[in-house]
Amino acid sequence: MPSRLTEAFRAHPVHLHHNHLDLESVREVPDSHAWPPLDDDYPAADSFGVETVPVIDLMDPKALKLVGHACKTWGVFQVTNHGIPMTLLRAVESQGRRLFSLPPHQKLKAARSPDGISGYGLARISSFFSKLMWSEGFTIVGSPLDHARQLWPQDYSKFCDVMEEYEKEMQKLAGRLMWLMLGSLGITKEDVKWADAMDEFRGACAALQLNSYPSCPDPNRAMGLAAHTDSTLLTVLYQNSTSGLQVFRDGSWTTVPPLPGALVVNVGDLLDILSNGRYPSVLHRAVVNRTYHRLSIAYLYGPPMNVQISPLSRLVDTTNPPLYRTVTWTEYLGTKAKHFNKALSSVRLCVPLNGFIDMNDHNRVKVG
Ligand SMILES: C=C1C[C@]23C[C@@]1(O)CC[C@H]2[C@@]12CCC[C@@](C)(C(=O)O1)[C@H]2[C@@H]3C(=O)O
Ligand SMILES: O=C(O)CCC(=O)C(=O)O
Ligand SMILES: [Fe+2]
Repeated sequence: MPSRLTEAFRAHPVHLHHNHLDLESVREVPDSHAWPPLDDDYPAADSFGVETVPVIDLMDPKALKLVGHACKTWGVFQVTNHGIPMTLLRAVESQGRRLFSLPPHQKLKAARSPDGISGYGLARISSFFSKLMWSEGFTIVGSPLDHARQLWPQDYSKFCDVMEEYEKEMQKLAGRLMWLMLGSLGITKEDVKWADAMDEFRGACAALQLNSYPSCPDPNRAMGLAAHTDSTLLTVLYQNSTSGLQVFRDGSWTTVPPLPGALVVNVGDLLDILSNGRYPSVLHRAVVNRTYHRLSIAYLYGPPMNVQISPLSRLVDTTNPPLYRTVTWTEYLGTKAKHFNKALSSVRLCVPLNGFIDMNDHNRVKVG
């Protein structure tokens, strides 16, 4: 039901000036893009002896347990043996490069409208910051045909074929990952009433987000994509061989290193809600570098738009009261568009009784 996903932002238009500075050609970071130095920020945890983001082989008989542990302790993990052919990953990357290397005026022919969801433009979250990010994006919901035709009037079919094939493969993988994540909480298909309605998650809604991060003359003063959580159940991210993705954990930022052929899986806000806070969504950001152009492709996976998402009843009892109120994905995307990183706490009902530190208190983190 992709058409419904496109409704999500109607009530919350974002007026961004797509007045694109060609980031590829600038020699120094202009004031419009100059953020406070990153190294004044939280310390980076990337040093010897520090734990690294889990890598899970999906063919491992212990995968269910490993996924559960990763979701609880990190909110992010990488998967190998996931069944997505390397040729398809390379083809998506190459079509992404083809798109972002078009001249700015050509890309702007496919610009996302202020109340729309698909198309080319600055990160939607840019409106919450006084400085611009060192990136550009292209969002696909359903078929990319209309926008692809605007970009390449004579030669759009290869782009469409590759993106549609990738969406199909991602949908299968995301459904599989969803059951691993829920299964690791002891949840069965009978516990999720809407699973049937969406044909065991195959009827889910999703968006494909292509992100481009040009190399930057002063990476310490630029931000690729500011710290955020995804509004999804889960996100599957392909990053090319250039690192840049960082996750916030235990007071510092940890890099998720690119592994050839591996995919990164993030816990999103809706899974946080569904799991009643057992699997907290992960705060993450993308940083840039001086030498290489980085590309990432995120598959943002959520439930059908009209389904009511609330903490699963099997995970709620007197000692674990529901932490969140019921929301639909459309409603939650609207809340995110309005409150950004405070969206999750705005649907929160109470603080945990067990006294655990709230991993989702993103207000503790400087975001701009
Ligand atoms: C379904 C969606 C989730 C998303 C907004 C979108 O409409 C498509 C882009 C997604 C993205 C990617 C970058 C970070 C983010 C917060 C944003 O501004 O656009 C997410 C949105 C989200 O998860 O809320
Ligand atoms: O580029 C990345 O590594 C992060 C992208 C991301 O967080 C997103 O698209 O939601
Ligand atoms: Fe994200």
